[in-house]
Amino acid sequence: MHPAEPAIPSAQWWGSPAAWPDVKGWRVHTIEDVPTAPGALPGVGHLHLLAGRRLRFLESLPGVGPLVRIRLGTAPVYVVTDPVLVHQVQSSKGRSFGRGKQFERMIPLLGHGVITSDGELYHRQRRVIQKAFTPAHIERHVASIHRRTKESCADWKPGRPVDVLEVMKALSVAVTAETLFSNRLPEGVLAQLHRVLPVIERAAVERPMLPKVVDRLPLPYVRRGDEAMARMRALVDEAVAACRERSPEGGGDVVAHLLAARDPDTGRPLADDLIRDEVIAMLIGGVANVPTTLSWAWYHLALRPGAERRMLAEIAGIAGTAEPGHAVTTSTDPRALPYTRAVMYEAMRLHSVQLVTQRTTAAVELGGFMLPSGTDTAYSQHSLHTDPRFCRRPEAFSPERWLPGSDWKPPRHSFVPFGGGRFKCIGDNFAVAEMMATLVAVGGSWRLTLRPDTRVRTSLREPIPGPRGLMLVPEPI
Ligand code: HEM
Repeated sequence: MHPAEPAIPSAQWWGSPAAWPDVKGWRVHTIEDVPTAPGALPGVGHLHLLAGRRLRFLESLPGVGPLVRIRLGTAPVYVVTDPVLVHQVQSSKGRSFGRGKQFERMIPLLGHGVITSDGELYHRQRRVIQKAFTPAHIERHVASIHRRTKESCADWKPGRPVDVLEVMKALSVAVTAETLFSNRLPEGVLAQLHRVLPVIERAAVERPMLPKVVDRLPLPYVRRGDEAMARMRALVDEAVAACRERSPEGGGDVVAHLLAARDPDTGRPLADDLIRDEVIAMLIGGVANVPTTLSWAWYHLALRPGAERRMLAEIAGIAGTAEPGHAVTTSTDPRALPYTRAVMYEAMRLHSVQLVTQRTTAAVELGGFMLPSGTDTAYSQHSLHTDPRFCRRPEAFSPERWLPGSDWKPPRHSFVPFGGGRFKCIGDNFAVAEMMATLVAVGGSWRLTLRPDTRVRTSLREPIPGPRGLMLVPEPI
């Protein structure tokens, strides 16, 4: 599936627990009975596989069992590979799971925003931020995403290659900043955010896999992450102060809601530190996954001219009416542009978040195994979405599988690009509208082709592995 990575043999196929007889009345196995993934080394565990062949390794885990022990150094993590069990973790058994290792390890870096917090604080934060993601708010932003995308492609020169991931990242920073601050951002802040965000994103993906002691080592990699984070805090403080001064009520953006929020017990406004952490959480969440997904979409389209033609023809069908209002209806209406939407879903299926962790907060039975309180668990959207049990030729980019009339439907709970349950991505609907608006805006004027000598590598620095070295050549339509 990832040509650069050699295959990892899987151990054994256990069958889906959904097909097992009811485990009640059976001996429930203890956590010691959970099979360990092959390839662990003493003291290192599976870290060498996670470092070098991460995607292959994650793809091999369903072959070991519905619940698989991996080791990060000596620390065990139990990876849930069956979609029915993943759904139980998120829903019926969700009360017995809290945030896990990954999020806890992000706290020193990102603070206590909605990405890392849990419990009562988390619910309050989520309620406040959710107010900025209503359909009406999303619609308002779509027109501006469409306009911004058109502007950022305006200086493309036919035949001159562009680094698509970089363009998509710059766009996403601008779009996310607008959802947070409307147009109250001080001069220059946007460009600086664009510079520091990739460094922080990389640290947020890689540090949780490494032992805590790494954070205190005098390594250039650690120093760069810490410096970028310090810079980010200063930038966000400056931006929030500017919002307070200019118009605290904003335009119903996230910062306006945070400034207006009151502690239900004390009636006091939120502490400045918490507002800053919240804004950082939203920035990280907002820019992490949209650019990689869109860049992969353009890459696959360039490799499959038939799919590209079909999508561009669909977009051309609405391009005559280029007024912003039209961009809104086509990007937020789930019935509009079915092929373009299928391209987006297929890019999300093939390129998804690598791993999301949880930790049990009480003893809980999962898949016939009893997990004690405090057990670290995880699941991989990437491995669910590319599992050959649920998807024929999972490695193929085939938007057609998402079209009405296709004989394929993802089995229940097996397609969860935004996660699920109480920690589900808060920006899911926004992300879909943003990606649709961007595809429509670029595809209305340009086709992007791949030079034959282009070598694209899958980089693991982003939560959704990104395409490194992807230079595409724009040709006007
Ligand atoms: C392709 C686009 C995106 C994908 C695939 C994606 C995926 C995810 C996933 C898998 C999670 C973790 C869910 C869990 O812990 O179970 C998450 C959380 C989150 N995402 Fe997204 N996301 C996307 C876009 C966005 C956007 C555009 C925003 C903001 C504007 C955003 C903000 C967040 C936040 C704040 C969280 C933490 C939510 C919480 O724990 O309550 N995401 N996202």
